Amino acid sequence: MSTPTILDTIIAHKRREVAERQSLVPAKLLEQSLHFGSQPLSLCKYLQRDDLSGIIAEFKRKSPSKGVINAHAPVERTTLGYMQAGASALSVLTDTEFFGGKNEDLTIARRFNFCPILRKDFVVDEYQILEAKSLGADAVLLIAAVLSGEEVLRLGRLAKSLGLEVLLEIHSAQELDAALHPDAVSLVGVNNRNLHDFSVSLDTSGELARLIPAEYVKVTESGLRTAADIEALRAVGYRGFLIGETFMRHSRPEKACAALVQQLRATEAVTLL
Ligand SMILES: O=P(O)(O)OC[C@@H](O)[C@@H](O)c1c[nH]c2ccccc12
Repeated sequence: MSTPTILDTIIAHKRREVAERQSLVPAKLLEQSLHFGSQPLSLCKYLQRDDLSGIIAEFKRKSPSKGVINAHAPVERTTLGYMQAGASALSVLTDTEFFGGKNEDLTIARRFNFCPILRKDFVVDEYQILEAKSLGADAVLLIAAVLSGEEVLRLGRLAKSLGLEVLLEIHSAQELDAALHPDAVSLVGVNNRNLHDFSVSLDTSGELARLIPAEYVKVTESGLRTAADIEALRAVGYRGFLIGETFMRHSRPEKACAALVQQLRATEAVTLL
């Protein structure tokens, strides 16, 4: 048998964690959350607004590839600062074991912000979709590398029935073919990071852009650092730019976000001349 990759380890752990949580807080209880009565915001719509940057700013304390990135930034100040800086939306990692996040980070971000929030986790079970809704998320991530086409359809339909938008994450043309269901998916995210070996290349987004049908909002994820990175990928059709480490590396991540938005505005001003 081949040695398990980090992704295999994360998924095995996630299945155990979900089973445990489910026995502690049954789905019926989640459904009593006030958020079940509220109308989510559309991530697609926010990313298509001309007055916003398209940046989805991520709150991420650590990762298996980078170790601890930022152990101290408070979720309130950081997420509110991201939005004040001109981000279009937020991504909050709720995985604890590998990314140092928690569900409470999302509920706090929800309380402080009036923008779409993506719940970033490794979804393997319907329970996690109900959980995302109960925490106040507007969108969920489904990762093609860990789900069959049939699972994407089933989980995506449930998300849609609750008003949540689905961002389908892919890393190859094969994953796109296997998992893209118009019934279940609204946005396609190309992860520039290979989740098996952690190598990062923005060319992945460059190459896959033309394969994604026009009706899906295109998002590019991971390894984005500069205004030039964003502008190059905007030019080939991307409308969402998911950025974590570039911001979280700073002691004040929201200031790094503001600096990038400034750079983008400056580049735009030059293009408009
Ligand atoms: O920190 P970066 O390189 O800007 O990447 C952000 C985001 O794309 C990354 O955190 C991510 C993309 N897909 C994921 C799936 C699970 C956990 C994390 C991720």
